[in-house]
Amino acid sequence: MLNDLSEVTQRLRRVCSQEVDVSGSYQAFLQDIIDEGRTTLAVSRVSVWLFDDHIQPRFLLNVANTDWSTKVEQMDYAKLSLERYHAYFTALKNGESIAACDAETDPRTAEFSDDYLKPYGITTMLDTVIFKNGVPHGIVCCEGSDGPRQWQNAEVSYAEMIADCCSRRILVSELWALQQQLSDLAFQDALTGLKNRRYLMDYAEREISRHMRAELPLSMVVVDIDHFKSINDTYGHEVGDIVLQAFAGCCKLVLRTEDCLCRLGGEEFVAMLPHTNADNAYNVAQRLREALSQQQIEYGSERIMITVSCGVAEVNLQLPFSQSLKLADHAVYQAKAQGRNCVVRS
Ligand SMILES: Nc1nc2c(ncn2[C@@H]2O[C@H](COP(=O)(O)OP(=O)(O)OP(=O)(O)O)[C@@H](O)[C@H]2O)c(=O)[nH]1
Repeated sequence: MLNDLSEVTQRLRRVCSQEVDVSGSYQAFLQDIIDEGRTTLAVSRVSVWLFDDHIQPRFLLNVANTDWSTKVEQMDYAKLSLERYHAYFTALKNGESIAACDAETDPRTAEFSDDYLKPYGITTMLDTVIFKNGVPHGIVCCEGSDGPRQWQNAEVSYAEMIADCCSRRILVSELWALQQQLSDLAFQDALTGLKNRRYLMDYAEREISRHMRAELPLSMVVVDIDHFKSINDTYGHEVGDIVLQAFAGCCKLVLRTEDCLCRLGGEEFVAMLPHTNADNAYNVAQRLREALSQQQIEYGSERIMITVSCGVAEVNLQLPFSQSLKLADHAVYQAKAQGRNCVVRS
């Protein structure tokens, strides 16, 4: 029995204050914390469970467990249902820690007797609530199997601290996911779902140095839809938008997954082609042009056809990207001057 937990609580507080690798799974972090908790509290198992919904919870899902030797797939998570364990859920929703000295007789845990306590030989439980925004969000469940146990205040406080570390880690994960979403949006064109000009500039800088190091060619194709204004004028802006989306879908089918298609603005796009020289980029541009000219875009009873003009340039890895972009843009201008629906190399 542990009365003085000051050393381990301090270690836990320090762990909790560390910057975490938020790109990794939060479960690896939880797993480390509960492994330490199992040793410190000398219990047989510690597990973390989260509510499926914090407003109207129906289930608790087991997301970390000291019994797991490898990561368990989400679909295999064990579940506890509110319907079956009503007294336990009610106690949890109050936010109080459940220090059930004798789990068989404690009214909050006795309902586990036949399904869980007896088959697994569990005699005592210490459950502490994980809060999120002040509302119960889950539970850290410590289980012992050496008979009833009088839980000490220090042990309850320590288990509560484990739950607080889990809260913090879960919040950090959610913030990180939100930040990812925001940065994805900042680099995305809302209409077509393609990357935008801002992304292109970042991408080009990265790829130029990567290609320079690897001594590999990098090329680009600027694609501009011909007479797009007349599509808007004839069918309306809404149909123009549908055409832009269909254009993006068709290009994705022609390009390789490692190619990067961005919308520069309006009806002008650029495809960045890694590890590709100007000859090959020219062939890609011809394939794109041909595929786009054969595509029928359906809108009600209308069948809309488009053509594109393309400018190809191999990116000069020694110069700022804007210079190569200018050359490809100029090639598009020449393609337009030559009658459109064609490809010009810079
Ligand atoms: N529907 C729609 N139209 C757009 C969007 N962005 C730009 N446009 C329109 O695209 C048209 C581009 O017209 P222009 O620059 O004259 O080019 P064009 O008609 O394609 O002529 P060429 O490029 O010379 O073949 C303009 O009418 C813009 O209003 C958009 O997001 N949706």
